[in-house]
Amino acid sequence: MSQTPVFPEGFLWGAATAAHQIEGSPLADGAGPSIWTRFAHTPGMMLNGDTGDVACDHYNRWREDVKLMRELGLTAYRFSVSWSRILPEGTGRVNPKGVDFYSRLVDALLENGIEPLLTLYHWDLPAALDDRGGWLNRDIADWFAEYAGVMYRALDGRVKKWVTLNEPWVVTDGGYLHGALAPGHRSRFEAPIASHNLMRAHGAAVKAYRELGKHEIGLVVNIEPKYPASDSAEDQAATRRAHAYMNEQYLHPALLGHYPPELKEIFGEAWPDWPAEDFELIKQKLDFVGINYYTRNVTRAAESYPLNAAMVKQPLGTYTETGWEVFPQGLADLLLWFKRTYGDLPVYITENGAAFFDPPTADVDPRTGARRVRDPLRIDYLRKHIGAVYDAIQAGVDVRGYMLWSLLDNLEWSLGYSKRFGMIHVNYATQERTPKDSARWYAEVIRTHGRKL
Ligand SMILES: N=[N+]=NCCCCNC(=O)[C@@H]1[C@H]2[C@H](O)[C@@H](O)[C@H](O)[C@@H](CO)[C@@H]12
Repeated sequence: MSQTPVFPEGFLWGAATAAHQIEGSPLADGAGPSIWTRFAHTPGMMLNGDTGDVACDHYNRWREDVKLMRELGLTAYRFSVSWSRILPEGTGRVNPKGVDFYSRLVDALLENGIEPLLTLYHWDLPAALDDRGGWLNRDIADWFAEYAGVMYRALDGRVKKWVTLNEPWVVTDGGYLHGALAPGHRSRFEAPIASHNLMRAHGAAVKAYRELGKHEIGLVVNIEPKYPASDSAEDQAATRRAHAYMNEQYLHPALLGHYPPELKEIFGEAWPDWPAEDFELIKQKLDFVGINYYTRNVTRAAESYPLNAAMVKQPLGTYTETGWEVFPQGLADLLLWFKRTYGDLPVYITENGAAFFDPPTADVDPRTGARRVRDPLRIDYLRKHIGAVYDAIQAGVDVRGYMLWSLLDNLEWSLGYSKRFGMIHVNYATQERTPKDSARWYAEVIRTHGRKL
């Protein structure tokens, strides 16, 4: 970044969370179980046996959390809705108390000048639908559109920015190929089917929005630039496969109406011949795309499943607690790639952040009793990545906002509470919230609209 940044007028400064990671009370007020309720209570699936039964108790503490957002000066907040709070069986009967929870949250955000960005699906599929095949059942496109319609009717107008899916790549790579995430399947035959049905469901929900909604809807993907470890043909080919598998697998069908050819090469006999009409459903006009960025990959050819590619650790790189290299230039490179490949569609950075070691309890000043959590590595990470966003905007990419992952320390899926991504520290024993130094820093960035990076 070469000068004091001035971000565009109306640029949104926010933070992001997800229902199952912060809410707790997964079965309260008539909610049905999700695949994560089940997965977390399956022995051996979660580090330390952690579950989302309490999490950050946001289901009860949401007023306090909105107050903290206002104190930090956030102008936007990205959250997700738990499908099985709304439709306990996934389809059919609506649970009014579930709708009320999100309606009250949205009203509180609006009263505090915070724009809601609502994600319809952030991995917590109703268990009842998983029993009917879940993402492997083609009917899920209709089930998802039904659920989306309930939420559009309830909240559209108060919510003006909708997201259909969060990170379909993680849903299938983690949940259907490698099995590390719910529902814990390990099948190279199932993964492409789940992927394709996720995108069909995305298309069906966008189509439903065009009939019911009056504002904006998009898709959120996690993408990361792949750099070849050498200029050997093998490493270049491995990099091309890795790029297609993570970065193009979902954006291509959604925006271009076809898959990248590498997927047939990667999955071979496990890659079906999809019906042409599926792509008419999937490729719906979008108002924006959300990009979740965490790290890059230096990629080499290797014996691996199913990519025959491997990541090369960088000897001089800095790594986060999740083992991801800190590489802010990758965000700028990726945004320029997006613009070159898909054109001038508006983009939001819908997640960016890092887990570094934070203590389980905040420091307390013995004289004043004030609590504090020092997190200089996170401030450095955020400063450099927000700077990369500024550079991409200067280079002509239409980035409209930045959502820091995450508002609160929370349940890092099967890693439990071992990784802290929050700018607000959560003492899980007491549920006490303490804004970390990074939250104070981010508040200044927001107050000065990016000048004080
Ligand atoms: N090598 N490497 N690759 C890094 C791959 C990152 C894939 N994971 C994500 O993007 C998830 C996203 C999720 O929305 C959120 O619910 C998670 O809490 C965060 C943090 O994990 C991120």
